Amino acid sequence: MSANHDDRHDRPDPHGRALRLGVGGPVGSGKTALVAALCRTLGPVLRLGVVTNDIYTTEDADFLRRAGVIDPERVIAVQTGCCPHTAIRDDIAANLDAVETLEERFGPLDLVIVESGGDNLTATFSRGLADQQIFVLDVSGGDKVPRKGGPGVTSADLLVINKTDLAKHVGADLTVMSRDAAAVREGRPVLFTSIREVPQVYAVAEWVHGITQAWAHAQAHDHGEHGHAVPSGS
Ligand SMILES: Nc1nc2c(ncn2[C@@H]2O[C@H](COP(=O)(O)OP(=O)(O)OP(=O)(O)O)[C@@H](O)[C@H]2O)c(=O)[nH]1
Repeated sequence: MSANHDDRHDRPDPHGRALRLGVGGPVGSGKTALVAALCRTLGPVLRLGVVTNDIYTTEDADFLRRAGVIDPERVIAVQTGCCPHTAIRDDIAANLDAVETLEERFGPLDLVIVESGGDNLTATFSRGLADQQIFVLDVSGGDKVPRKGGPGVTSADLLVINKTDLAKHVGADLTVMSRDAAAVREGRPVLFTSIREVPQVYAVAEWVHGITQAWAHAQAHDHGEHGHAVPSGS
């Protein structure tokens, strides 16, 4: 663990803050496209903030701001300057600062999405940074990837397999990917998307909406009061 790591960040405070959702996965699998899609679909019903991670640029944040799917000020770019997994797993202070800045400026928020830089199959978020995690694969990496496993594939709260429109071009068998993912994930959900063809990503948005609602209800219960109710029907 880095010397910069701040112990107060070891555990998420479950009271009075937004759900923090990590989105990780290999380079180019469609993480930014998914975050944009979630902002497009959930923006009307949830109060959102987004943190992006790039090594040296602010490319992903710039894309989201240009896409017009969220108030540009609600997107903060973290420049990691190092392997993306370090910034989301070992030395999470910069990301936590960004999340907390969004909550101070725009809070209360319902959901803060933290998009990792593209990394390998072993990259997962610290539970001190993300309450829930989505891991994004794409079919152009080949249909063998789910059975290779790795913590992202096996233990993410949701596995998204994107770019199904490319399956026929790269000879990927989606049935094989579905079967192999189910075999290593012990019942955790898997959803297939083609963000190019269906930019609203309805099923993923519904899953995200559900966990956000559950988070809000748990906090209201913890406080013994009715917290902010997330509108239903995404
Ligand atoms: N054909 C196809 N292309 C897609 C789909 N989703 C995303 N893309 C394209 O894939 C490329 C990479 O998408 P990004 O969303 O930037 O991927 P990323 O995982 O954020 O990439 P890094 O941040 O560089 O790791 C872009 O050119 C997208 O337009 C899809 O469903 N189908």
